[in-house]
Amino acid sequence: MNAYKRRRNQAPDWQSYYKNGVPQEVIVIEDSASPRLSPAMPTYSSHPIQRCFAPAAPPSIPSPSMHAPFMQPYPYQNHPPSDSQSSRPLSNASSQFSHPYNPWLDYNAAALPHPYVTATQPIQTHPPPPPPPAPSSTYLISSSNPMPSYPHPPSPYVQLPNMPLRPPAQHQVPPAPPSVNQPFPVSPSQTVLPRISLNSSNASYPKMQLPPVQRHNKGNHYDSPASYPSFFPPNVSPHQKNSQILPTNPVPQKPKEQVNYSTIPNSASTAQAAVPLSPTLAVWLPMTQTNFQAPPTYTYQPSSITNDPIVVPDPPPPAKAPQPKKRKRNTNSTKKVNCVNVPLVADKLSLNSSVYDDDDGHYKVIPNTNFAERYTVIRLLGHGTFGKVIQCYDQVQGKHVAIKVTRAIPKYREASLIELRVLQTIAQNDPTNENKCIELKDYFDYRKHICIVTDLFGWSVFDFLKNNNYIPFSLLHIQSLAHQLFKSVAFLHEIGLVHTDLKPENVLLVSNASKNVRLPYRNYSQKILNNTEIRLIDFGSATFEDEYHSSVVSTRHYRAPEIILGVGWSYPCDIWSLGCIIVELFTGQALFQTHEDNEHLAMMEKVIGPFNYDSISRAGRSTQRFFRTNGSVKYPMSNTPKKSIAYVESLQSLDQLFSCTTSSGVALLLDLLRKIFVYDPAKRITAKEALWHPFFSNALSSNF
Ligand SMILES: Nc1ncnc2c1ncn2[C@@H]1O[C@H](COP(=O)(O)OP(=O)(O)OP(=O)(O)O)[C@@H](O)[C@H]1O
Repeated sequence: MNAYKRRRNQAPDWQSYYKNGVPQEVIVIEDSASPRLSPAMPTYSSHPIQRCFAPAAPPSIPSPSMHAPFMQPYPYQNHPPSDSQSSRPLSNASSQFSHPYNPWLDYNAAALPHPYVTATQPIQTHPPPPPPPAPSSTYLISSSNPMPSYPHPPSPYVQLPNMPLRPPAQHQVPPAPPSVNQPFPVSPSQTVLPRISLNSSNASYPKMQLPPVQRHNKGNHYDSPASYPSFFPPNVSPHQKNSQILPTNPVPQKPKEQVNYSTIPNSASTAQAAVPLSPTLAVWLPMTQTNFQAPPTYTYQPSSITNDPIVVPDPPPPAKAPQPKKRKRNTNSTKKVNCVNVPLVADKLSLNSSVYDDDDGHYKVIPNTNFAERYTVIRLLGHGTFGKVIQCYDQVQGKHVAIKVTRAIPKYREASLIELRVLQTIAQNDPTNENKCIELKDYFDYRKHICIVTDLFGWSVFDFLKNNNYIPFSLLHIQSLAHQLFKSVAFLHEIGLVHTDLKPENVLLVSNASKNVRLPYRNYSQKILNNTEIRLIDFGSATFEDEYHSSVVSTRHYRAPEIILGVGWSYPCDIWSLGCIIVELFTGQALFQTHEDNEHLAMMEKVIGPFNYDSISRAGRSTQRFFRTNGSVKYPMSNTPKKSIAYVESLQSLDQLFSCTTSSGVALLLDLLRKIFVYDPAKRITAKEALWHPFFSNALSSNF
């Protein structure tokens, strides 16, 4: 990890650091290192981030309302939108890009592999390994346990000896629908307003049927996914109730058609006829298609996007359509490791700790020294709150590895035991590592440092961005990265784990091999990743849903509103963090660059839309200190620096951020983000649902 603070500067002045000067806030959690400083960047006045890099959408295509969809009750619980509601004509997409330079345009696209193709490049080149000496006799490989066993005195952590690391097991997140190379089906209407799709007969979205919201009776955490902390308690306002009057029975539907987008006119006249298909989807579709007749009783009420009630008379009798699985976690089959037995590796030299530790309890990394009688230190890979990550050469296996060497301080030792427990739980539930979380290879206690050995990977996604002058990833690569992230997180949630510290620094590229592409009209070149395969790391703050929850988690920029408001958090906080990461991949810059609660909430209000104050005020008194009586965030306050006010003012809404291109892929990504950035965690899209979002089944050309 670099030793610099991270540059998170959205202002046009690329030389300046945080808009508020040096951060004053002390982040409470221990596993949330504040963003690192990056070295001064070259002046980059025409950086594409947050600029329009493609012609704006034709003015005749109405832009969906930003705020209304966010504040609409999230309809998935009763009627997931069918995929038919999430389309947009593709026909003119490529012709829109006559702009001289478009960062989404991959000028060397032909040579790029498909993101789902696995690595063909060798994983990172390393310095030549030192000659492997004879394996130490202190390492006895047990036949019953893949881990080496060490002759050592009983560890204080011994509670469950011989915990197998990788028994067979079975939490695999189902893949996204197999329509990656096909346009998703649409069921449009020609002459009538599109109906609200309530069916699920052909939908690729899972239909969510959540049990009633119930709070856990202990602490501030929640005992099931259906009982996430909600800003919308059961006694919702009549207005909200009305807006949820929706039939639960599926509606019979004509078979969907694969629409040939090239035949869909995209003229101003058709665009004017476009209407929103769903108050939450906010994806617009010209109504030119034939062969679809909407049941008259399900006529869409355009007023619904302005929070007016949707009245749906007499639902038809239930059709026997296949129903997607209910949102239910199979916690019974989750193999949860309770205790960890950490073998002790004796220090033969018995040196004083001041020789090998610094004053903070960090291990001093000295290249070419012996480590734990088996490894040779190569170099420092990164360091964080917990300790240092060192690249070492494993003399037994003859390969390079990464070793996380925790600080020799009791609280960090304890924290690393939690991380070990989580890593073992992951290994037990995903023995073949389908879900791309980092794999535990070995662990031991050496010189009072708990050491965690894993495979060696490439840069983090953040490091790649930084080394690429914060040039955003192509949409094709964002699709691949986001899909892998949702898959990993869906798996974690499935086995009852909340990561709580998702950020680009904790997403490692398996290989950061890339090619340099010099862009026309620009005097710089950019790196294009050869392979987008990633691994999720840093489970030091991961929390089992049914265990103790710290009150504050997550690194500030990726922190969900429910954590800031103190109303309790659960799985959905990971989804919020993923949303922030995805926007960062798209723009190259962190979305919420802040270090203060009210400022953070004000930024959310500006970027995402207003909070629903009625609901928030009922969520608890503690939240009211953040809001004025009119429901807006208490910001600015008398002591707010002018720089901060100007910065928040200058922020673009999510719509504006994504309005720079008419690409259908970007429209779908925006739609996904709208479902992620839902303030009410109970109504936020889940990782599993996200995998079914049309953004992931939309075939993207590598040019976008
Ligand atoms: N397996 C690995 N291969 C290559 N680099 C790694 C590996 N594991 C960790 N790193 C590097 O070390 C950095 C720190 O790792 P990690 O996040 O696990 O430590 P941490 O002490 O928990 O950090 P933080 O306090 O920032 O959360 C990573 O951002 C990454 O750059």
